Amino acid sequence: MTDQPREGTLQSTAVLTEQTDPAGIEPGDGAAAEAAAGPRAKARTLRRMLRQPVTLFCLAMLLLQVVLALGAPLIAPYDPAAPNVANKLQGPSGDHWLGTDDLGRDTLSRIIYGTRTALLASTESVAIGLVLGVGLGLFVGYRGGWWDRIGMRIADVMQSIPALLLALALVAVLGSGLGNAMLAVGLIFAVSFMRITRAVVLAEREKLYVDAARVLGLRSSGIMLRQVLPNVSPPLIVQASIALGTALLIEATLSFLGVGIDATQVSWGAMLDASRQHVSEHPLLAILPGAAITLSVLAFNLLGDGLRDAGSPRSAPRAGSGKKAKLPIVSTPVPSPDDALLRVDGLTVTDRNGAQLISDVSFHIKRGETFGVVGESGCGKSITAAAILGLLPKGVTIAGGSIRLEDSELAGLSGEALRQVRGKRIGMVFQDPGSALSPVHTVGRQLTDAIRAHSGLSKAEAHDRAAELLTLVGVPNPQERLKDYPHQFSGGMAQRVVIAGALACDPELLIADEPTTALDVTIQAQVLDLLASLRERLQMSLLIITHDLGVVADSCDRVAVMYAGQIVEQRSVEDAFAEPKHPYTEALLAAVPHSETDGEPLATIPGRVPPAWAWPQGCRFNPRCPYATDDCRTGTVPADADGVRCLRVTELQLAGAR
Ligand SMILES: Nc1ncnc2c1ncn2[C@@H]1O[C@H](COP(=O)(O)OP(=O)(O)OP(=O)(O)O)[C@@H](O)[C@H]1O
Repeated sequence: MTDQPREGTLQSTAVLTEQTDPAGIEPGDGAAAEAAAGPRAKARTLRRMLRQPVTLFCLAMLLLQVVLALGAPLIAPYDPAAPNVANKLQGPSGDHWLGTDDLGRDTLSRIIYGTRTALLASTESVAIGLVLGVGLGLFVGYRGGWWDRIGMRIADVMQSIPALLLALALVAVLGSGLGNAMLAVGLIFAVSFMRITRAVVLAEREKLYVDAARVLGLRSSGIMLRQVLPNVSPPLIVQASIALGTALLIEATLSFLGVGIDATQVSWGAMLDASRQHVSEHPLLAILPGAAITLSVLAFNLLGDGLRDAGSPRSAPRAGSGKKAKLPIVSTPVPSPDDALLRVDGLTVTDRNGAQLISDVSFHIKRGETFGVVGESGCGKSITAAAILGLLPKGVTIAGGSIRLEDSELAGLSGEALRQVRGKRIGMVFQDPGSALSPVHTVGRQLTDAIRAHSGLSKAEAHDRAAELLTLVGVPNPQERLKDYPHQFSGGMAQRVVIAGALACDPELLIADEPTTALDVTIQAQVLDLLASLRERLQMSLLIITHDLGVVADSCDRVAVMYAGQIVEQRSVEDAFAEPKHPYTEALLAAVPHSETDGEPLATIPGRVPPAWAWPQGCRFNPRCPYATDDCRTGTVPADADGVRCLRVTELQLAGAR
């Protein structure tokens, strides 16, 4: 494979034309209405903030402090450290608006310079906390496993130490000075930033757009920094604001105790300390720095609260499942022609308890062929696709069999070798376009990232290619739409963008897992037509995973029917649908609604697919099969030449599609 498109690949204009409004929203498609992420969410947060007078007031106060801190030498009327004993302990006057202290220094100037120390110290510690905490949180959250467990135990220990105590200890060891003290505070902050980052990463890494980025061949570090990190910023901004207030208070406390600043610096805490002896005659000396500290801490905290209220919560992680019980693998030689692009042989995948999620799965896909895998939920379709892509969930592993893409063995491939296959030779289209695209980046950025991950194209070239891809998948105004965020696309248009992303590096095989399930019925047909048209133009092979026999009938050449982790029938769509050989295929066909069945109750298959740890003995379909005999309940059922796993295959006359 080369990095360049195959000849004749991308010269097309729109493959399909749809009636769209200027925003690309198809009639009847409600998906665009939601997806409140990206700039729309930011705008909403901003609007809510503008409606919170307290938050705005705090923001204004903090901005004023920043101006005072930065402009202190220009704004302060006197040198804050220059003593003038002749003027000591004076009340407010025209010369000294807020009076002078016991050494005759101007109180106003000292308050202004104190702002500088306070902001500098708190920014330093929060910056240390953010850099360390976010880095560690991203790492342990994304890597998980032992890294996560060890990281969290250390975090527990660190969090049990009060920040002030650690600061005092560090000052005792490293010597006094605000830098050392704030380093200690930064270390404690790092723990809470790490926890927040980790929690968001744990939720985000389960999302489809992260899988999609991996399928597109992006490196883990790139995925963490570009895809996951932006999702962490909203809670971090809130936490950082509150931490700034805490740090300011700690700086003031340390300076009050005399272990923070040195003699040349001015701090509100030190001003408070110095005022103690004169507080009864000159209360202003204590009130002014005290008020500055109180108001600043309050402003930071209330700003944090306001930001939290204005922002919206993000989604929760997906739950996992699965338990034990080992079943025997029945190895079946599967005839696969030499021209097969993909050959899966005897593939068995187990979970961490040894339960077989799929057993002895064998099939092949020829070049230019569309192959369907169909079955109810929980039959193992997605695990099969994930095994091919090297994207099995944590704890789930390939226990046997092989997956060959032409001459390359994919089973057991990892790291760079796997990255070279994913997104380069195999593309993936996920079920829900809304979650397969990162909400925080424009479509153009996501497509160019995918293109550049495998090609030596420059940014500008990748941008042009992204526009070509959008044209190819029938997205109108591609140059304009590249600037849009995913939520600005309707469901159908977003799925076209996902397909464009999957085509970014001109794959030989495109895997589409329930590509139309999340879409309106009218849009479903358009997306299927698009896939068929792309297959022909780009001479790709297509693997379509679906629970919908209609999708198989419309788009596939051959089909594998999966039940309880096994393929139970594997034939041309025409044959399998006209004369099914496995009772499960017959039952699935009977459950498809038809015009002739209008008014009749819809046929259903009694019972449900058992969980992987409880696949039945014998034929796995036997508890739900109307034709099952005692023989079907024991032993193992091998697959015949048509891949049919039924002991009664020769005697049964099953009904085909109506
Ligand atoms: N992460 C996991 N850990 C353990 N078991 C899992 C995991 N994911 C899926 N399984 C189990 O593997 C079996 C096959 O699931 P799979 O998701 O492949 O089915 P499916 O046919 O694709 O269903 P759906 O259409 O709902 O996605 C099921 O028993 C399921 O519970």
